[in-house]
Amino acid sequence: MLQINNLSKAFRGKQVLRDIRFSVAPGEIVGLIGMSGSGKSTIAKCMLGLEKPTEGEILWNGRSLLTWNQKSSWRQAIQIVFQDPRASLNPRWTIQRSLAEPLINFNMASDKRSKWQPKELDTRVQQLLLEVGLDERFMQRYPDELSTGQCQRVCIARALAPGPKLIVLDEPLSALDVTIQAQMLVLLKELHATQQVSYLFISHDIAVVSELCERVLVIDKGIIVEDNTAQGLIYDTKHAYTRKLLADTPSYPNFD
Ligand SMILES: Nc1ncnc2c1ncn2[C@@H]1O[C@H](COP(=O)(O)OP(=O)(O)OP(=O)(O)O)[C@@H](O)[C@H]1O
Repeated sequence: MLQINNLSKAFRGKQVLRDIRFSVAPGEIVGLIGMSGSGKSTIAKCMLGLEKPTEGEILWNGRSLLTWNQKSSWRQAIQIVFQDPRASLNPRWTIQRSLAEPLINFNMASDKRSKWQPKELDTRVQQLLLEVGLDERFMQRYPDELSTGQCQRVCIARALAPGPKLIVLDEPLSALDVTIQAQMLVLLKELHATQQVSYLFISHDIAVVSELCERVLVIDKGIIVEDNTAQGLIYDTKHAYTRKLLADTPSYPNFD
């Protein structure tokens, strides 16, 4: 589904990604882990067309994302959830409007030839809220009336709205306290089971990544140094940098 080949990126001569290669298969949950500044977000930005790679290609079902029209179907197929949910929501928009916008933009109406009927749109927004554990009372609220965890649930609902095949989750739990992180992990697992969506889960937290991901890529200074299963990452560590990440992980909570 997603295939990244030989991806490199330099900012003003400073090389931040070197020869990145990996793929994400349909339904797969792939973790991308590394310390701050290792290049994780730059990979995500290249995938979403927010940064232009210096070299390499990003293929979606065999077609290059770099030459594809911005409005074409990959914009719908790949969605992103950022670290700071409040900064990702328009503070002047109700939650209803934030969730209705992608439904309208990507023309997700059941009858694609006609526009959304207001009632049908509200029903779909309610469904999206329910899918992330919120109810219809949130529709008329503004982001500053919600907790950070609730805002992140709204951001996840917004990412789900266009019916994506892959969601890039860029440090989505970092702004949340540990109890809320555990609830969000449960939600992400449930959504993965019900929505037939793949995740690229970006984090610096090896505990969270190993809890959610089947496969984990470890990135150090712009180079992928390890591609392992979540179990293998902990019990059969292949690279010294991964061992350092593990050593730096404080005794983490058990999310079961
Ligand atoms: N627009 C930019 N211009 C110049 N340098 C940049 C730019 N964006 C990122 N960088 C640099 O690229 C490197 C990788 O940054 P990136 O944000 O991808 O790392 P990261 O692993 O996501 O870090 P974090 O976990 O702190 O978000 C860093 O050294 C950063 O300073």
